[in-house]
Amino acid sequence: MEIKAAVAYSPGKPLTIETVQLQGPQAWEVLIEIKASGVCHTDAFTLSGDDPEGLFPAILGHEGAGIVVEVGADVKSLKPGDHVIPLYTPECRQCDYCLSFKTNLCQAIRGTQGRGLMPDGTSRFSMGGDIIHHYMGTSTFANYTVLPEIAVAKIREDAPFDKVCYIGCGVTTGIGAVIYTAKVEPGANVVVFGLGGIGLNVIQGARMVGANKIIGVDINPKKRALAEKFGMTDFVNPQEIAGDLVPYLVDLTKGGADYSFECIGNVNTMRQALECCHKGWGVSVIIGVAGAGQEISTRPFQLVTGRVWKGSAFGGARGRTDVPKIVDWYMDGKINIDDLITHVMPIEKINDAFDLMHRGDSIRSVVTF
Ligand SMILES: NC(=O)C1=CN([C@@H]2O[C@H](COP(=O)(O)OP(=O)(O)OC[C@H]3O[C@@H](n4cnc5c(N)ncnc54)[C@H](O)[C@@H]3O)[C@@H](O)[C@H]2O)C=CC1
Ligand SMILES: N[C@@H](CCC(=O)N[C@@H](CSC=O)C(=O)NCC(=O)O)C(=O)O
Ligand SMILES: [Zn+2]
Ligand SMILES: [Zn+2]
Repeated sequence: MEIKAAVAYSPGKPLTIETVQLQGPQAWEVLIEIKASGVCHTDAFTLSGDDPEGLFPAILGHEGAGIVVEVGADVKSLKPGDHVIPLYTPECRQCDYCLSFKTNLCQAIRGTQGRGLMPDGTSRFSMGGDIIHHYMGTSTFANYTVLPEIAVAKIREDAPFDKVCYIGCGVTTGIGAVIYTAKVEPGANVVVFGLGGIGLNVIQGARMVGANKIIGVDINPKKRALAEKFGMTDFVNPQEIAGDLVPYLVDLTKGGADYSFECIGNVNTMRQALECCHKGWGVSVIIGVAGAGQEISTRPFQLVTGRVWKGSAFGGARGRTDVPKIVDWYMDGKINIDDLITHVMPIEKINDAFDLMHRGDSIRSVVTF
């Protein structure tokens, strides 16, 4: 079938709206009509050329919501008409990773997904006979896409697509890092580096679990007001304080953060996030994605003296199990998504979403079809 998609032809170039050929779902796959998709910083990261796994041409996008249109042979858990959120972290419930219950990083299809292909090693997208790569297994910047059944979360039908698409990455990543990865306890002091689409969800997760101080760190003062609305108790602009940031944060938390979260993707702030943690027990969670060739460093003494460095992908959430619950939290008014979606635009205007992000003028832009 012919579909409409925003194609990334080469690094650093704007996306182009094209008519693309999409092959129907094979066994264990489903065809989804995408109704809305958020634009995450990771899409911009890959488009920039900094992603070691970045492939071109590709259809980017990994924060979508839509409706199942057709299912391939042997699909058991989904049927046409189901409302769904595509998952860049699948949940097969059979691989060693899924069965360990120690991680959400299902590896059932990770190899082909990282090569921009479906599990059978081919692409469903093409133009003029040339293949277009899938991206993160989801490719939601298209009005139709194909996914493996194990990478699709079924959600309730009354949830609005243009809001819950954000649960496909940003909301789950931020709130999940607090509750699934760090397991922040009531009364904890938390420092959040980067108050964008991820960091604000870390803040709302920290408020949900009853954190004490929730300190936000950002160089963009325009982020302050919304962060306060979501639960930030203290704002720190590193460019406005006298002296170094780490001792400043250690003083503010009276000894160091119980938990810190890096939501920027900068290896220097990753170090600061670790080193502002409390001696003996502070846990720092890296969420931000750093570019090819970047490495983190600290004095090993920081770890010897009890600070812990962790990472979190998709908030540690098991997508098919946890995403429908997070949709329920939104529908029950327990989490706020509406105020974080600052811009909505048709897919034809998708390059505006990247411009707004780079200027620091949006939290989340959502494209609709
Ligand atoms: N681990 C995971 O599963 C996921 C990781 N990510 C990554 O998380 C990071 C954040 O993504 P978004 O929130 O969508 O990005 P964003 O662009 O909305 O927010 C980034 C924020 O960091 C601030 N910032 C930039 N440099 C700074 C500095 N030196 N000091 C303090 N603040 C600074 C910006 O002003 C902005 O408010 C990205 O690296 C993204 O790739 C995103 C989704 C999932
Ligand atoms: N491909 C990159 C790393 C990109 C990355 O870390 N992706 C995150 C999700 S970011 C979402 O917005 C993730 O889930 N990683 C786990 C995984 O298995 O990809 C690189 O090669 O550095
Ligand atoms: Zn994302
Ligand atoms: Zn698995």
